[in-house]
Amino acid sequence: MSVFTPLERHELETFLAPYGLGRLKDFQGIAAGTENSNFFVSLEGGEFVLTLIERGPVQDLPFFIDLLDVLHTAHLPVPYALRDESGEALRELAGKPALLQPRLPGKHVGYPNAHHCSEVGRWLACLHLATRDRIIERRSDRGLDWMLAEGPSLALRLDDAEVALLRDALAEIGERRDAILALPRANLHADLFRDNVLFDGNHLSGVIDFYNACAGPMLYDLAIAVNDWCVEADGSLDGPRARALLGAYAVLRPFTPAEAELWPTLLRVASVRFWLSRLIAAEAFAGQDVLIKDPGEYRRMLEQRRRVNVPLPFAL
Ligand SMILES: Nc1ncnc2c1ncn2[C@@H]1O[C@H](COP(=O)(O)OP(=O)(O)O)[C@@H](O)[C@H]1O
Ligand SMILES: N[C@@H](CCOP(=O)(O)O)C(=O)O
Repeated sequence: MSVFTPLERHELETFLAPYGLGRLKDFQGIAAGTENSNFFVSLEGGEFVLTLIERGPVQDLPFFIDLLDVLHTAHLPVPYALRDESGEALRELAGKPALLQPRLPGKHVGYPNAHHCSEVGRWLACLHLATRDRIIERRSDRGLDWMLAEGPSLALRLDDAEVALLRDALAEIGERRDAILALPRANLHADLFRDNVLFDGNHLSGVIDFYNACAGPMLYDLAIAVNDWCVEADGSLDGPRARALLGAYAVLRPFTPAEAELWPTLLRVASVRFWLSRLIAAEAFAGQDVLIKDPGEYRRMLEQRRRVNVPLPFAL
């Protein structure tokens, strides 16, 4: 299970007192998750999630807090940081940076249908519309330059066919880097997978885990989401689900001609990004009691994305 820092009840009670949310009724560690320690916390004042930041870009926590405040103000269902009685959002517990957020209702969807995908497309458009005129800048630490820098050394552990696949994809990223970075920008979630979205019945009730959020080309966010939400077991795209997600998005933010042209490239870029990060994680966490996701899933996806059967809906 992925609780890296266990907590004693008395230290949690001391931490929670300044929020003025009443007595601690219960708490339990959350097994899902791979980066941080998360706890469901039940107080007289409601249900919350406590996150202890275990790794990652701690210096960027003010960015995440600011972005989630913007999204909460725009009425998107997100885990914004609650303030204690002195107005502090970012505090410390057990020597780690700590945030208390509302617990969002709903469950993860393992096998999404076209309706779920349209909800995800609509949510993503709302995120981009809420931020594109006042982008909060943050570079992704797993962006194009990271892929170009890390890819060649990670290739050393791949077989010949995989090396050729990765080499071609990295060459395309190198050639099209500037065109990709010139696409229309906003703040991105940049990790909008099924395990970061909650549904209450058919209604999207929450999006969590903003620790990959950054500023960048909006189309990249769509490619990441489509690759996870609209994928078949063999890595190919499911047309009806992909068209539902893209169509619901485009109603709120129509795509540009440059985006339509770069769409197949962005699907490949998004495949490379998670293939590489999963290769790194598989090695770093080998043998540990941490959820390790299969890098092969994204290798298969990249193979499939050499031909893209779902164009971006774009009206001339
Ligand atoms: N605000 C929240 N509301 C409801 N559930 C949450 C919330 N935050 C986290 N969770 C639950 O905790 C799990 C792990 O959270 P996540 O942010 O993915 O962890 P990690 O940062 O370790 O990847 C999620 O899958 C979800 O079930
Ligand atoms: N959703 C990703 C995990 C998050 O990416 P990371 O680079 O922050 O580990 C996946 O399924 O691989």
